[in-house]
Amino acid sequence: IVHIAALNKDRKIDDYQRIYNKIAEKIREEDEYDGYIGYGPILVRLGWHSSGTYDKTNNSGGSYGGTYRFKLESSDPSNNGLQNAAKFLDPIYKEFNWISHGDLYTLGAVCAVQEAQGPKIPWRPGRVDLPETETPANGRLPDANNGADYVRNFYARLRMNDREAVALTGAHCLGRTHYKNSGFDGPWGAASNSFTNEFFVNLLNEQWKLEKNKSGNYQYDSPKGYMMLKTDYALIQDPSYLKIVKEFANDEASFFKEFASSFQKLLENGIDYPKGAPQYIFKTLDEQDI
Ligand code: HEM
Ligand SMILES: CCOC(=O)c1cnc2ccccc2c1N
Repeated sequence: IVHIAALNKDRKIDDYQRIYNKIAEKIREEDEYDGYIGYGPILVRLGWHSSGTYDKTNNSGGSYGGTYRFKLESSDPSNNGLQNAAKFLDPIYKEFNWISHGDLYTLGAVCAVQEAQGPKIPWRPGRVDLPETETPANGRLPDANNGADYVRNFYARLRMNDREAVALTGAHCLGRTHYKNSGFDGPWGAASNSFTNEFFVNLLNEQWKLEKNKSGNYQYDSPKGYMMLKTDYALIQDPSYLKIVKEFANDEASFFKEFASSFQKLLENGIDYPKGAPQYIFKTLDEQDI
């Protein structure tokens, strides 16, 4: 399967910055969502889940076709709760319906990371809506009840190495688990909407206890009310992952640098960009004095 980015001569950075600003202002405006966490974290998750269906073995899935918009994909149990992010983006798609769904979902995630004071994520337009027949089957997104070997294998399908895998999981500094979505719960009170290396600091500094929660899922809980999934905790159980966790816990800049490149790679997996395809780095609202 080949997905070539469509170059649209009529649309320049201002057009996309306008959409970025609409999303950013709406995140700022609707700040009460999910106990005042806001929409940032779930927009990041939508961009990640619409990209995480990618399979390098046949170059299928991924963000290109915007197939999350179809029932088969949005009703995948792994996508429970993401309807809130799609609903958030709906009015923005109606106003700017020249953009593809794949570009919108990934632009929303880039905007959410940057507006949470995270690193700048370079972004390239050109994804093209594919028909419903191209929707990947359920089951391509990861299952949290697993250890390091599973995590390494899963990320290999997305062409990600250990460093990229650890960096990407650092996005769990944002938001929280919701019992009704995934059968996990927490962190309590500690959920954040600021993009930092705190996830790695917590992993190393907290006392973790493996507990079976009321849904029968296992999760690691700390006395301070933090939680980790088994796939989070795997990052300190595996010697190669642990080394990288320590680096990112001690050097936020190095985490930011790796996250920016890994996240762009995740959002662009499966897409061929022609020579001369434009790449944009959007300004935050703060940088525009908005
Ligand atoms: C092995 C890989 C991963 C697993 C098993 C996993 C699993 C989960 C689970 C179970 C939740 C809770 C969902 C809910 O209950 O609402 C969650 C939330 C989240 N995940 Fe991951 N995740 C993984 C990788 C990633 C990656 C690569 C990113 C982004 C780069 C990411 C970003 C997020 C964010 C931002 C949230 C919070 C969403 C919210 O607050 O609504 N995750 N993840
Ligand atoms: C910085 C404090 O947040 C955490 O330690 C943490 C750990 N794992 C998670 C897994 C899924 C979603 C949110 C998560 C989360 N917020």
